[in-house]
Formats: sequence, C-alpha cells, structure tokens
Amino acid sequence: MVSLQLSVPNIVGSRFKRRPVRCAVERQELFNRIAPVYDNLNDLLSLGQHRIWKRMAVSWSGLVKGLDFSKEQLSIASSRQYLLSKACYNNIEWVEGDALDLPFSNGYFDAITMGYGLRNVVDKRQAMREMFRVLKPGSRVSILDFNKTTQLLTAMFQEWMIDNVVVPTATVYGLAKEYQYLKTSIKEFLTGEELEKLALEVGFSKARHYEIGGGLMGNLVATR
Ligand SMILES: C/C(=C\Cc1cc(O)c2ccccc2c1O)CCC[C@H](C)CCC[C@H](C)CCCC(C)C
Ligand SMILES: C[S@@+](CC[C@H](N)C(=O)[O-])C[C@H]1O[C@@H](n2cnc3c(N)ncnc32)[C@H](O)[C@@H]1O
Repeated sequence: MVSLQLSVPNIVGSRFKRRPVRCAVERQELFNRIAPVYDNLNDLLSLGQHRIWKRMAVSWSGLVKGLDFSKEQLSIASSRQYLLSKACYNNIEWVEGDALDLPFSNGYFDAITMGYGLRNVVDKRQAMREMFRVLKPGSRVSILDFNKTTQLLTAMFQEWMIDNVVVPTATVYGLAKEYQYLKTSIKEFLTGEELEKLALEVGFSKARHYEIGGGLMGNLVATR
C-alpha cells in the first residue's frame, strides 16, 4: 500500500523537471521562512484542532496502512519522524517535488492526502490533474484546507480571527506578512462546490466536500 501525503511530498533530492513560476518561488520562500515555527503556531492558533482535522483527512483517504517543494518544511518534518518511536512513522519516504509535476508514474498511489496545500499551489487545476494521474483507479484523494465558506457569519469570524488573532500572533515572530497571505489565499480559493466541480472535470468519478471545524475548514474527498 503506497500513499502520498502532498505538500510535504516524498522524494529525497530535488527533481524539478519544470522551473516553478515566479510566484511559486515566492511561496516556496514563504514556507521556508515559516517552517521553523509552523507547527507550533498551528497548535497555538487552532488550539491543537488542526491535528484532529488532519487525522480526519487521513481517515477519509481510505488509507489502511504507506511530497512538498519547501526544503525547510521537508527537513523539519523528516527530522521529527525519527523522534516518533511508532513503527508507522518509519516507513515514510520524504520526497521533494512539485505538486504540478509529480515525479511519479500513472496509477502509482493507493491514496493521497493533501493538507493545506491545494490553496497554495499556483495552478489548482493542474494539481488536481496530477493527483488524478498518479492515483490508482478506485482510490481516493482527501484534500484538507480552509473552507471558502458562503456563510456570511462564518466568513466574518474566519476573517476576524486572522486579522485580530493570527496575524498579531505571527507578528511576534516577524511573520506578519506571511500570515496576512492566509486571508488573500482563502479569498482566491475555491468554494466546496467549486472544488467538487473541479475534481469531476479532471476525471474523478465522485467528489464530496465536507465542512469541518464549524465551517472554518473543509475537506474534499474524491474517488478516481
Ligand atoms: C493548520 C492550519 C493552517 C496551516 C496553514 C496553511 C497556510 O496556507 C498558511 C499560509 C501562510 C502562513 C501559514 C499557513 C498555515 O499555518 C489551520 C490552523 C492554524 C491557523 C493559522 C489558525 C486559523 C484560526 C481559525 C481561523 C480559527 C480557529 C478557531 C478555533 C480555535 C479552532
Ligand atoms: C500550509 S503548508 C502545509 C504543510 C502540511 N501539508 C500541513 O498540512 O501542515 C503548504 C505547503 O504547500 C507547499 N507547496 C506549495 N506549492 C507547492 C507545489 N507546487 N508543490 C509542492 N509543494 C507545494 C509549501 O511548500 C508548503 O509546505
């Protein structure tokens, strides 16, 4: 059983076949800068809830038991792996790669999870195409991210939290503009309905978007 956890992907050594476009390089540098405090800030700002949301995403992938282009994110993730004694962490291979040009053959994976990655790639349709391509027929992708909610009150709360809690906290670490990017990236993201439509357009046979975390987050589950 081989699975791919995207945005912290798994090939050692860079294998970029296509040069990332300029804004992709800016995002790469953004995530390299926040990597050292990323998980701790996520724990603090979500009161640890992000770990629950990620476990839900993994459970929805259908993965029963088996990629990022930021070197810093990968090195911290892989170093942490050896701190965790559980056997299940020992069979992870960390690979640096581009979600828009995955260095894997067609039908390679039994499941794919993508945590807070799709909103950050510069071409969401191409990323969805690539996930479709490398998945085995009948397998699932589970994509967790912020929810671009259509509920006005939820949207107002999400925006208020980012403006008044997230960014001021990140400012303490000198990362104000990196976390201000969160708001624009959510505004430029796709709603749950649009994500389902995109998945079906690239060829997935089924697609369903679930709102979680009170509608602040969302998880798309699509079957090839
Ligand atoms: C794990 C989470 C976000 C990861 C994440 C994703 C990005 O695209 C980023 C881009 C730029 C900088 C940072 C990130 C980033 O950290 C979700 C939880 C962490 C959030 C930063 C906190 C969001 C707060 C919610 C809007 C409100 C939470 C209410 C309640 C406490 C659960
Ligand atoms: C918010 S972080 C998510 C990290 C982790 N998956 C998690 O769930 O916390 C977004 C990640 O997407 C990565 N990313 C953005 N565009 C990418 C691309 N085209 N290919 C691979 N990784 C990409 C960034 O480097 C960053 O590590």
